[in-house]
Amino acid sequence: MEKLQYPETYRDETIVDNYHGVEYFFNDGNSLFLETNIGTTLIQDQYRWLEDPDSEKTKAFVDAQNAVTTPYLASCKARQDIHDRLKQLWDFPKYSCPARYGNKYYFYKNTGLQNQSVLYVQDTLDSEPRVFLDPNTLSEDGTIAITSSKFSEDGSIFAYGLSISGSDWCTIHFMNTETGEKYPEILEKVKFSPITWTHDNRGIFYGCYPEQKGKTDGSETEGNRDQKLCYHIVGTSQSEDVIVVEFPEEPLWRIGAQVSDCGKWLIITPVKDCRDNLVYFTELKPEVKIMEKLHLTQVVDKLEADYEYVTNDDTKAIFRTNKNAPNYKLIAIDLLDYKQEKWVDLLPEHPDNVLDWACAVDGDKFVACYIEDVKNILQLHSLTNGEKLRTFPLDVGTIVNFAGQKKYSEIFYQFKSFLIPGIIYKVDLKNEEDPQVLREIKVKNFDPSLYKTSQIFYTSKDGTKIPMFIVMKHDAVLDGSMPALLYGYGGFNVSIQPTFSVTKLVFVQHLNGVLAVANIRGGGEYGERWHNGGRFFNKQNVFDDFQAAAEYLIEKGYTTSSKLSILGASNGGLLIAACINQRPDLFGAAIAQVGVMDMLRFHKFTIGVAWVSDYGSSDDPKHFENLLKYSPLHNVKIPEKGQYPATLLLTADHDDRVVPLHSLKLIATLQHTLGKLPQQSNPLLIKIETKAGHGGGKPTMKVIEESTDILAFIVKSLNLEFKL
Ligand SMILES: O=C(NCC(=O)N1CCC[C@H]1C(=O)O)OCc1ccccc1
Repeated sequence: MEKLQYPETYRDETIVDNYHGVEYFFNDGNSLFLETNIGTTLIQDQYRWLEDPDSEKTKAFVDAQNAVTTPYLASCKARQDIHDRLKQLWDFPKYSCPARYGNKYYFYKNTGLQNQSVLYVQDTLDSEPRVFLDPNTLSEDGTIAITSSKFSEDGSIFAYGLSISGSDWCTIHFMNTETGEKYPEILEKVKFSPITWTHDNRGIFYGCYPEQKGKTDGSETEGNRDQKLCYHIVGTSQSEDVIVVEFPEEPLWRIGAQVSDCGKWLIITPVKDCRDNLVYFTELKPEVKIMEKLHLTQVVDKLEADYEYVTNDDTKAIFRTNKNAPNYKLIAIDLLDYKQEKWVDLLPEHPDNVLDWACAVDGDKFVACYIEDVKNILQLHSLTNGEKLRTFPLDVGTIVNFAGQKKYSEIFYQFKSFLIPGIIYKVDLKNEEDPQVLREIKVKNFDPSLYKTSQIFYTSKDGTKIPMFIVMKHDAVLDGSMPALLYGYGGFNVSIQPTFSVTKLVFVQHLNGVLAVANIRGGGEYGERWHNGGRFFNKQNVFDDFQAAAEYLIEKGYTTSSKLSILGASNGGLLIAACINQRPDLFGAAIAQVGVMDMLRFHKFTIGVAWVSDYGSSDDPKHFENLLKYSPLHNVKIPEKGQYPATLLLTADHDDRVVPLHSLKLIATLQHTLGKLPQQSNPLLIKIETKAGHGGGKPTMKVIEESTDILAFIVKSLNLEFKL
């Protein structure tokens, strides 16, 4: 294979940061950086100039990198077959659960290859659905997506957020559900925002940011400060909106808000980073127009746990919390007597299973969804005393979607797993009927019965047992000859549960591959303990767990290093990049999507500051030392023997969740450090997409293109045979 020529990239050797070092100035004007007790404090950042997305140099760098990567990916002989097969397998109808608003049912449907799913409405579950809102009509290329929405209490008005090119920014629009007529106003500067209606159906509470200098289209890197909670009356202009809650002394807070199920209270839940929030509330008197700041009563005044509003029974508010309950539980707080000693457990913490979510239904009940060894359990409980009333039978897999409300007795839930594309169940709680299959999603020309899913527990470096799902053909032979794709995430209390992934199934079917999903620490699979086990100074456990998963697959004959590809996105991209630095010998290929790669500077861009609750901040000396140990950008080094795996970084120009500079700086460093080494024959590449973001709302055509790139990269780099 010819050796790739990487673009020549400018290195600015003058950028040197002093972290926590002490700088002494002598009388001759010279200065001396003294090493402090935590070792080297001077860190160079030769690619700092890549942090400016708008400079001509950065744009030229992006074009030069794409000019190398695109031909490489196109040179994969199987590329067209991969693309056509992905498209063919993707082309199956996808549905959400139906949900009832007003006296109608609404559900999302994608016929298969539509760029965005379409919102349909029907008068009854059996009547002919009509298109209610089709986001595909909003842009030629499907890059405008509905990213949030809420119907008014009586279902008469639909409020929805639209985001462009995958940015976290959105604009809120209003539509009359009877006539389909749009209201004139558009709410701007909205990001990380709730949408919650007053029960008079007149308006919504939402979060917006003040004007800021420069662009706010998702291609900027500036952070956002001073979010306000505002109240908007439908049919008026945004300039008339009232700021009802703000915390000027906490510019980084994002203000969660929810009108209670009864409409009488507004629950405010400010959060600073990615865990632990406070709780305030205020009474909403229907006769009182909302004209000024709301008077808040504070119920929780310490940032030490998560509190998520579930429902309320008159003044008794129910929250899902991990306060003194790492596996989460439901508590009841009397809003008129809310001192902590008066809080009572409604659903006590389960010793093993994690309470993932709860939803009030049918007046005096709630549905609770647990995670037990990474699969979901769905139960019905009494809202008055928490007693379990019934368990809904489920296969091994995931509840990906639920629809139910306190005022209705019908509930819907959608089940998926690695080999089941979707089954939507309906239960009317009024009677003891068994769940009925409302819709069973079928995939054309794919036979799930040829494959099997298993869950194993392997031992990590420190002896911890880690669960891992494995999917492969029934007749697979464990002689090390199969290519494997190992996926992981490992952070932010996120649980990676079984889902139906066309890309991963094409890998299994057409490359005779093994799919492995490791539930490594840092996630929420076993509650706060698991999250904390992969956070702050325990972050290395995440990488150890993932490397141990690779070693398990090799040891048991599922694959060999040269046939092992690893894949991760965002925090999972950090995982991939850290692991190839630590064990370049262990993997054949590595794909890191929208990764967090500069652990010393992530908190300086967009919402990055919110991630310190998992990572810590380099502004703190102890965390600086810890971050420097695994930061991908700062740990690229020439392997003693061998080379780095074939590496593909993916990012996009409107990713304002994890800004592209992370991946740009890393690829420049990889190519500089390793690209010219004779032994480094594996490619070190990046692809930067345009009109795309972190992933949410990405149009189907772009998703298929990206999946084609990933599989083509693996096939080409590992020289695999793609068998149709
Ligand atoms: O930053 C995060 N979440 C963490 C996150 O997105 N992370 C954390 C690390 C990188 C990236 C990822 O893994 O996707 O969420 C911000 C947010 C979104 C919507 C509403 C409120 C707040």
